[in-house]
Amino acid sequence: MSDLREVLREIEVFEGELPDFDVSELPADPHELFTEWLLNAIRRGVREPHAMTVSTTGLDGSPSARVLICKDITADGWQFAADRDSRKGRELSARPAASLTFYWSPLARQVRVRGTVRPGTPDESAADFLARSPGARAEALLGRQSAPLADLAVRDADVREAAGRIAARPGLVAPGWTLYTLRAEQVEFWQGDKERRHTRVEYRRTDAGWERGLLWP
Ligand SMILES: Cc1cc2nc3c(=O)[nH]c(=O)nc-3n(C[C@H](O)[C@H](O)[C@H](O)COP(=O)(O)O)c2cc1C
Repeated sequence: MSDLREVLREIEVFEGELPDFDVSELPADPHELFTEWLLNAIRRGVREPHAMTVSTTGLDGSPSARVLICKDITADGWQFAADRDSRKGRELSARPAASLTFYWSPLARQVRVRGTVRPGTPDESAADFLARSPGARAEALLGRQSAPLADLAVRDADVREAAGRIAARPGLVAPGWTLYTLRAEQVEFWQGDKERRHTRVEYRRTDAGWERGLLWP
């Protein structure tokens, strides 16, 4: 155990060239700054830059988190898609609020977003489903996400069967597939610094628009 502690202590954090975070030039709207940071992460070759930890409240009131892909950022908010009968889907039905955490390691950047979540209309969700690859559609068509699975062979057989159904009917949509949109109430941008002069900026939604300010790191 103590060896592991040493190994972890030796790991360098915030290595390499880190971007500037000029707080004198902040846009009024955090969606704009987020999009700029995301595009920057894509340009810098960050793997899965659109992967984010989505934290919900468990049905027992305890935290519940997992990584999902961010589908889009619109003026309405951050979008992700999942099965409404999965654990997160059931949690969001009971309590439609979530927090998103992005971390782009080579840039030492973290973004945290908190807000309320609404499910998309059946048309919006179907459009998202149909834009997925056939393999991803076959997997989602099973609609049993987060249910216990007795054997991996059952998964493979069921995915094959679902792929067959999709090949026969390309317009098939998984009934539980849901495109969710998180409407942000709070967005925090964190820029790490080698000298520990980290910079945090928090945007808060108010009736009059977005307010923002620095936070102590
Ligand atoms: C990089 C990455 C991307 C993922 N993207 C999604 C996604 O977009 N939708 C989804 O339902 N699950 C996605 N998953 C799987 C989830 O992390 C999770 O295991 C699954 O959704 C079940 O979560 P739940 O039991 O809390 O509902 C992804 C996992 C990883 C590691």
